[in-house]
Amino acid sequence: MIKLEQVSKTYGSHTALHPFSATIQPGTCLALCGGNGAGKSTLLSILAGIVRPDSGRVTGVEQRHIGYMPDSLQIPAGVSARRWLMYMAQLRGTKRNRIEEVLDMVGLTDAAGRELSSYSRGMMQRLLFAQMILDEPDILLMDEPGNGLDPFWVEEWKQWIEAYRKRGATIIFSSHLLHDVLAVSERILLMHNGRLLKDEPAEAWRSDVRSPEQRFLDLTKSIPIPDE
Ligand SMILES: Nc1ncnc2c1ncn2[C@@H]1O[C@H](COP(=O)(O)OP(=O)(O)OP(=O)(O)O)[C@@H](O)[C@H]1O
Repeated sequence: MIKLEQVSKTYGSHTALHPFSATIQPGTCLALCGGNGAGKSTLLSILAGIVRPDSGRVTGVEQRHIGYMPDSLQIPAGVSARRWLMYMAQLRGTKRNRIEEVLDMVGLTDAAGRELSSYSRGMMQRLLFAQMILDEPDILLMDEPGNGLDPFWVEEWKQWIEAYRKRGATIIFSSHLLHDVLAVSERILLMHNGRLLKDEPAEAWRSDVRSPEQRFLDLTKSIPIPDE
């Protein structure tokens, strides 16, 4: 079980995350939704252990096997996808044949020798997914994984998520693509200005007569931006 207890993060004078608490049962597929700057990436990077919270405690992620997919990646010039995954595999002690497996899964085998600087946004997203699953993680943390994916790869992504769910992985991802969120998640945390606004089963969104976009707007529009 992953537990966030009163976790907060401030950058300079701006509070990205106000004291935030949530409990996530193993095997859950949970989506983080919210407008730009709501604190979703901050929360994911705290869960991934990349950003240290100013206060509070995160438990349930220390010993577990975590895969993290950031929303972007700075890669040194001249590096190909295959070379990049080889570095990653070396760092983690992953077997080399796994690299070809994940490249095939994300449809990048033919483009694996190309420099990553020539990759489109969607290709880069697929590479980031491949990097995340190199070691078959139990906890998948994804920051806007659907960004830049064309409809074919969005459908593939949903199937990958379904496969990891069946294996019992815990999946936490942020997304603005509400229809995709409703298709795969069972719980939705709606964030707003660094705070948790709603924590609901995805079913509450699916069964609403309003479109998910309208529901999102209705829930977030009446909340004033607090002074800091
Ligand atoms: N490294 C940083 N330095 C300064 N401010 C930051 C940093 N990272 C995030 N912030 C600020 O913290 C707030 C929350 O940002 P965060 O990236 O977590 O939001 P988000 O919900 O992921 O937004 P988006 O949907 O736009 O990606 C924003 O106001 C952002 O400007």
